[in-house]
Amino acid sequence: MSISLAQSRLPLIPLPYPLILLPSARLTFPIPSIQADALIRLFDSSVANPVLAAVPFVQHEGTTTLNEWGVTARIARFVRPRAHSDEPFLLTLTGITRIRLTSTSTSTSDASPPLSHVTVVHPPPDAHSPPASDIVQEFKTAAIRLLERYAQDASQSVRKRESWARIAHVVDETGQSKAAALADAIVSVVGAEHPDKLALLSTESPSLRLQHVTHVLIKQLSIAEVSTKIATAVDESLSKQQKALFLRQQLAAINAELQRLEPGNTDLHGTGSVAEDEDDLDALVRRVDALPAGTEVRRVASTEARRLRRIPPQNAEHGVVRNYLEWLTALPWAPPPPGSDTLTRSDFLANAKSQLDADHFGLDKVKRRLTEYLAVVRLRALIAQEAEVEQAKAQEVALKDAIEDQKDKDNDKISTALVRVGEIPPPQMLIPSSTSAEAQGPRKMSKAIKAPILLFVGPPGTGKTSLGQSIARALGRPFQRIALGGVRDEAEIRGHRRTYVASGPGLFAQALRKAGRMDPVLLLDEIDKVGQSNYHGDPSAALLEVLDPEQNVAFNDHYINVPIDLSQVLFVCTANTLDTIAPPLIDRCEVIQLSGYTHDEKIHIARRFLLPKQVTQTGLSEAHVDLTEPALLSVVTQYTREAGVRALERTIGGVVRFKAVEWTAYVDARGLPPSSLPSPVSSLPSSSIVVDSADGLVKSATDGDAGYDPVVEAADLEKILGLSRHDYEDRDREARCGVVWGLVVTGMGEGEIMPVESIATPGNGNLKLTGSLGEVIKESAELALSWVKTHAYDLGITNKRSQDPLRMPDAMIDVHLHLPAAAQKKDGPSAGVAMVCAIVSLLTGKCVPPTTAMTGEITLRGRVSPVGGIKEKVLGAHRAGANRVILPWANRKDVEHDVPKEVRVRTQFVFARTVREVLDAAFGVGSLPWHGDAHPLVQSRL
Ligand SMILES: Nc1ncnc2c1ncn2[C@@H]1O[C@H](COP(=O)(O)OP(=O)(O)OP(=O)(O)O)[C@@H](O)[C@H]1O
Repeated sequence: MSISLAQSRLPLIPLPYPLILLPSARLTFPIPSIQADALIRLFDSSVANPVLAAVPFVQHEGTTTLNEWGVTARIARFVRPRAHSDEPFLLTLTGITRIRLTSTSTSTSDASPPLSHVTVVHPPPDAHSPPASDIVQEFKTAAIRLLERYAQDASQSVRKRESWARIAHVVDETGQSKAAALADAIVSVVGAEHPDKLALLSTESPSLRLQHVTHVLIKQLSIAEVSTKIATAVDESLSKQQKALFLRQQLAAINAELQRLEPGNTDLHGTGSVAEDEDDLDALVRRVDALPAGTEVRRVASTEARRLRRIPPQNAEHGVVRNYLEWLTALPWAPPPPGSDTLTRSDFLANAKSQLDADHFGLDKVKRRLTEYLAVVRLRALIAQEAEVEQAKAQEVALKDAIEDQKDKDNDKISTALVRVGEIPPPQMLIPSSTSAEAQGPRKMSKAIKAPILLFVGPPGTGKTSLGQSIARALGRPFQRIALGGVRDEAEIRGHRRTYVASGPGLFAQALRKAGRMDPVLLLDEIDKVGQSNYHGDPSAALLEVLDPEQNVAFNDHYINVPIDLSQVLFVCTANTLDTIAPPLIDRCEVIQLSGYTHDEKIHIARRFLLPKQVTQTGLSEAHVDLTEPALLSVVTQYTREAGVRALERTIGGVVRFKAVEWTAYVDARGLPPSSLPSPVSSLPSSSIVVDSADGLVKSATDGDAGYDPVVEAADLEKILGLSRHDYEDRDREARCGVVWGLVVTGMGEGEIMPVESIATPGNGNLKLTGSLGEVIKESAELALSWVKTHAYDLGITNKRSQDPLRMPDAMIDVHLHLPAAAQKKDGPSAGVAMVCAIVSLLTGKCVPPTTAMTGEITLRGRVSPVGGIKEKVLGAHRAGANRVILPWANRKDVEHDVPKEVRVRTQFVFARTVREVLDAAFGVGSLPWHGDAHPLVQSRL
């Protein structure tokens, strides 16, 4: 049967490469303006919408030609660009039927605008029989699966999801006869590749077309599934900052997919460092294998190591897991070997005492308490050791019994033979599990000493940290310091969870790693400066957990995520004050107070410890620097006035460096080796070498005759250190009316003298208070004024009992009380007596000597109540040169017990029970008039 093929000549619209229009499909593409003009002319001259021949271009071996097959098409839309814009015309065509270009047309490689015409052949629609139902069904199944997958993947866009679902529904409803036409339309929307579309365009047979489309749909489906896999491999919760991480994860997911397709290709990442990584990984795995067997850390580390092997090195997760494993394997999980510290040695206590003596001068009470503490620690360790021996014995007996039982049950020979061939475990492995668990117990117990936690409280530089170091040395354990000052984030203590970017373990895990042992001495420095509960968590609550012996056996660091046993750690805390430490934290500690040093103690510390230390650090020997006793005293009293010895050490360092400069100039001038000792013969006055104390540089070295004098006299200090810092303060402390010296303890735990200043200003009889005062101290001031007003007549301030001393007929005044160093917050009742004296001094015109300092709370009845911090305050007064101190009567015992004898003998203490006694002591007995007791009407009944 011959088929007559219809031919026609149609205007040609060549489709830019790689566009292809299929029948029943739509395509929008830009066209040049010259072609657009021709189309418009064609449109205008036609009665109906003209039919065009839309033919794609194909590329073959570098040349572009018109394809043999195309479609007839009608214009669906034509969009003109906006005026004066560079945008092109947009043409939308709807494909109708397949056409084939005749041989003469096909040869037309130049299908350039404006509008050429081609002769096309129209294949008849019934040229082929309709497709078989199973082919149609296969097509429909593939199409619906793909469309449903698209609908699923478009979960974020409801509109898209609905349109995919609608198309799937249309496919489902389409009958057998229209399936081939539908296939053309579907292929255009599922994004089939260019060769597939081209092949489809030239396939006339509906069955073949359907089969081809089914194949294309299945291919698209697997691409969609792979894309989804890649997409899900990427953590969707990643933030913007993690862009790099996101891209690496995508890359890794793609690599993983490629690896699956090409299993042999190992260097898909193109890094070339695979071998190196493998080596590191092996080392890490070896460290994992070295972890104590049967422990949780071993189990976790092994799991993570296996996981690490599966994660490609380019994946960010690889680095995270590796870092985690590095930490896990770096922590000292194994219990310290027996005898690794000196605790159980018979000479431990004697050695510890001599260690403390060797490192610190004075601090007798502190050392005594520390020795008691170490004795307790040792005793507990010995008891635990004894228990360990007992348990070991019991274990041995249990083991023997178990072996005997075993022997009774089995034939000895057979059982031994079986053991030899490995068919049954050796007898000791048959011991009931409870016994084997006990076997691990005593070892742990012996180490879990649960010593009390020491808390050293005192001003800076009083030796808190160095006492901690001495304890570690005495115990033969490593020492680590954890600075807690300013820790606001709980995560700094507990670590960050691993999900957190740049996460890491907390301070305790870090310290254990550095210590390299599970039983170090950990010094928790500045525990009083730990932040309280805030939006970063509660660091002090986390500290509580660390320090609680009941909980720290299994301390949970969020990063490590395996319980860490901190029970073997010896904790020593330091603080400047107890005021800011949470009471539960204080409860867990044994508080040891260090109040500061006397002048004598400082001189001894300087001579025995600080000067030798500074001299060695400078590279000189002790023969090169000789600070005389008066010079040291001057440094202690005139250049440093602190409770501790830190500034003293710095100042001595300054003196030693000055001498080092002199010595260098001396040896340079004489060509001597710097290590040579200064000879007394060659010693000449050091003034012959001029050194500028401002910058410490030698301004003019003298000639070779210049000598070097190692002796530093008190008179040399001004040249070396400049003017005394406290000169001005001393001059300022002359007797003035209205000014009295009180005693305070600063926030750093240091005792100081502090002036209470008062002046009278014209006013209305009010009290004005300044100096960052808290509520309690304000009340004290009001109390003081009330007392003075009540006793104004007795003190001769007013002439009548009923008269207000601030509202005299000839002078209405306000009293202004000020406590300098206004930036510092002040509170507490202990300035009561000083305030009374200041007001009395102001109103009577009598002065209190500046060498008298006082502290004490007053009551409305005029009693003086005891206050705290006596030792610190008295030491503060001693440092400031106040040789007379007025204290509450009830504080006598504090002076007796706490104040060093050296200070006691140099200070005159006046213990007062009443305000009147305070006034007598401050102004001198009889210097203030006293007209009898207060008026009965204003006498308090309290
Ligand atoms: N009694 C002492 N004998 C010898 N040296 C001492 C004594 N007290 C303190 N020192 C020395 O003073 C210096 C400062 O001491 P340390 O660092 O222990 O002070 P601290 O109380 O911990 O201060 P902070 O509260 O500022 O941490 C150290 O060099 C220390 O050796």
